[in-house]
Amino acid sequence: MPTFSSLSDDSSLSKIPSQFIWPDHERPTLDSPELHVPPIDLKSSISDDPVALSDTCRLLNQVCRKHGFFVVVNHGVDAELISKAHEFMDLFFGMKLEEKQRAGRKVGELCGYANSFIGRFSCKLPWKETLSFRYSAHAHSSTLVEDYFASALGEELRSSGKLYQQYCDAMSKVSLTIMELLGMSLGVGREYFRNFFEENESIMRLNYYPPCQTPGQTLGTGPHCDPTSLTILHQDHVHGLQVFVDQQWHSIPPNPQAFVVNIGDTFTALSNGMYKSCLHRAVVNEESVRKSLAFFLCPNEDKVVSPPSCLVDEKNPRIFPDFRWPTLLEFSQKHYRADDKTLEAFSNWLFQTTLSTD
Ligand SMILES: C=C1C[C@]23C[C@H]1CC[C@H]2[C@]1(C)CCC[C@@](C)(C(=O)O)[C@H]1[C@@H]3C(=O)O
Ligand SMILES: O=C(O)CCC(=O)C(=O)O
Ligand SMILES: [Fe+2]
Repeated sequence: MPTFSSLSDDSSLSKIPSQFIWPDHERPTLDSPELHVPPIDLKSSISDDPVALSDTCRLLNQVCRKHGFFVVVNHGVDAELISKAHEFMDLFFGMKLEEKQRAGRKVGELCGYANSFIGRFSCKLPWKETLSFRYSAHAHSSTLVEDYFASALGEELRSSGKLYQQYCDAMSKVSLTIMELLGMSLGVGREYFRNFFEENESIMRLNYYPPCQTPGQTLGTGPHCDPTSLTILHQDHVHGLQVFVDQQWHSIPPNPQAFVVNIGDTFTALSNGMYKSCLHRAVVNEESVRKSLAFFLCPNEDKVVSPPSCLVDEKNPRIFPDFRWPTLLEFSQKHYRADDKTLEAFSNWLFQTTLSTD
C-alpha cells in the first residue's frame, strides 16, 4: 500500500482501505485491448522531407480530432537522462514517509509530495504517490528546479534537481517541436503555437504506483483529461496507462524509447474544440511498482488562451471563453476534481463568477 497516514481502518472488510475502493462501473476491467497508434518520428517529421511532414500532419489531425493521443519516437532525448530520472524516483519514493513529507504538498498548492490525496478527496482515492514541481523555460529561471529540490528536499538533493532541470529543458524542447507540428496540422502555421509556448511555465510530476493487493478495486489515477495544454509522458516497462477510445478503455503498451503525448483541456480551448482533450487513466497491478514521468506543458501566466481567428468562423463559432492558465489551474486545485468535464465546468464557473462580480 502507498505510505499513507491516518486512514480510517475498516480494512477488516477488504484488503485495502475503503477510500481507495472505486465504484464498480469505474473499476478496471481485464479485457482492455491495446491501442496501436502509428508512432510519429519526430526527427524525420521536422526534416526537409515534405512527404514525412505531410504524413505526420495528416496523422496528427486524424488522431487529435478523434481522441487526442499519440506517440513520438526518435525524439532526441538522451536515454541516460530518462534512465536517471527514473532512478531518482526509486530513491525518493523509497525514502521513509517522514522524509518525503518534508516536501509535503499543502492544500491548494500544486508543488510537493502527495500520497493518498486524503487531504483533498474523501473517496475514490488514487493508489499512488506523487512529487510535483514547477518548471519555467525563461532564461532567468535556469535554477528554478534545483533550487526547489534543495529547499524542499534538502541541499544534498540539489544535484537531482539539476538532473530534472535538464529533463524539463528536454521536455520543453520536444513540446515546442510538437507545437510546430500541431500548428501545421491545424493550418495555423509552424510558428503560432511554438511562439505561444516558447516561454512556458510548466509542471513536472513524478508518479509512483505501488503494487496493490486488489488492483481490480482501485485506480492509480482516475479517469480524467489533463487541464494543461500538452502532456509528454514517459512510462517505464510496466503496463498501466489507458486511453478511452470508441467507448472502450484501451491499454497503451509500454515503449521505453517512446514518449506518449496527449492533448489537454487548454489546447482544446486553443484549437476552438477541434482537438480533443484525451480521456485517460492509470491502473495498478499486484506484482510490481509502476512509475511515470509526466511533463505538463502550460503557457506562461500572461498568455490569454484564445483560439487563432482562422479557427473561428460561422461554421466553427467560439466554444470556450478567453482565460489565463493560472485561473484554470486554481479551479482544478481548489474548486473541481479534474475529470472529463473540467473545461465545461470551468467555463460555467467562469461565467457565473463574472456574472456575480459585474
Ligand atoms: C494541473 C494538474 C492537476 C493534476 C496534475 C496536473 C495535470 C493533471 C491533473 C490530475 C492528474 C488529473 C486527475 C486528478 C488529479 C488530482 C490527480 O490524480 O493527480 C490531477 C492533478 C492534481 O490536481 O494534482
Ligand atoms: O501514470 C500514467 O500513466 C498517467 C498519469 C496521468 O495521467 C497524470 O499524471 O495526469
Ligand atoms: Fe493525466
